[in-house]
Amino acid sequence: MATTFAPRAAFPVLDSLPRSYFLGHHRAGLSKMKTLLSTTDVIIECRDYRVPLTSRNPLLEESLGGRARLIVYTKRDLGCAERGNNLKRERLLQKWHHPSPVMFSDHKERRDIRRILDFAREQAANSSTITGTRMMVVGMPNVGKSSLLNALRGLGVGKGRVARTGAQPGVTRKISTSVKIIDCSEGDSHVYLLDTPGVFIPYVPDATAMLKLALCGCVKDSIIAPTTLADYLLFQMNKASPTLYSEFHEPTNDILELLTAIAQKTGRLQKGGTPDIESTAIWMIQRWRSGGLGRFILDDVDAETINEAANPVAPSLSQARKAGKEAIRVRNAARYAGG
Ligand SMILES: Nc1nc2c(ncn2[C@@H]2O[C@H](COP(=O)(O)OP(=O)(O)OP(=O)(O)O)[C@@H](O)[C@H]2O)c(=O)[nH]1
Repeated sequence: MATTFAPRAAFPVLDSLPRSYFLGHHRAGLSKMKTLLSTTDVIIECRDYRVPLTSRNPLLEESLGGRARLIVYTKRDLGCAERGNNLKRERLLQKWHHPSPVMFSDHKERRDIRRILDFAREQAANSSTITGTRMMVVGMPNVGKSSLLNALRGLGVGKGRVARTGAQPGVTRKISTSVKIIDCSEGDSHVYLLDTPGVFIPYVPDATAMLKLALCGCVKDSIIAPTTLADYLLFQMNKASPTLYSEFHEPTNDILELLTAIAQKTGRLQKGGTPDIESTAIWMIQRWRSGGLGRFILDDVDAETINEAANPVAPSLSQARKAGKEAIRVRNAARYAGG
């Protein structure tokens, strides 16, 4: 008789995982952003739709407060499967951020980009400045800030991409020069946007949060072992639907079993036909990131989890000290790996 599959109820706590990825260019970028705040009218803060709670960086709110703020949840296309649930979750997020407006975007979806441009136009119309409205796009690494800037410029003034984008974090290292996204020739006043480097959270108290952020590409892939990350992805896929990987294997909680099956089916084999587990784990993660292994979100969003995210427990002094040491270790490791 066939046994029914039961997904793991919890993922093991991995205390040895790094909890920081706060690099030199994050710190330098944030300092520069602070100096530009007096000439900035609006902050567009990007967060990742798949981790709406975990991709909140309180540092960006504390350091860049006092300005009108639009929160944009990017990569909506990668987190959307069931429309009903999305609407419920999106309403909760809007309520959380009130009175700041909240939008959800896929950078390739004109309707989403047009909504953000309409917001920018409205801000410009309400502003008395004659030099144009200045906005700054900020957020965690790899959330899609530069892609958003390119999309706004493309639709807003019909010009091509200016900002470099890439699948790994840290493509943008410095604050860009102003890019025009709305031209006053159309009866509006100019709106300019600045791209900024992604800034990571100085210390992530929770190892699971670190796994989520790594899975979404906020930290370099060399920071957490690919098989660990693939195992966490399997845990999340089983929660969403164990059929997501049915082309490779029947439902399982065993990552090595699944990676072996994928390696065999996709030909990722070493000499002698041994499955190349590490490169298969990287392939699996990248395939999920591009939407090929299910589109679902990693955070549980409800009134309680939002409340916890809004009022995080402050790290203790020893955690803060540990974070400092950890940041130096990670910085050195990233430097060594070319990060
Ligand atoms: N599917 C999908 N992919 C997106 C979206 N926005 C950005 N991306 C992809 O996410 C990756 C990161 O995008 P970037 O625009 O370089 O991210 P960033 O925030 O500027 O990254 P940093 O340089 O680390 O600051 C790229 O591979 C983009 O193509 C989106 O809305 N949907």
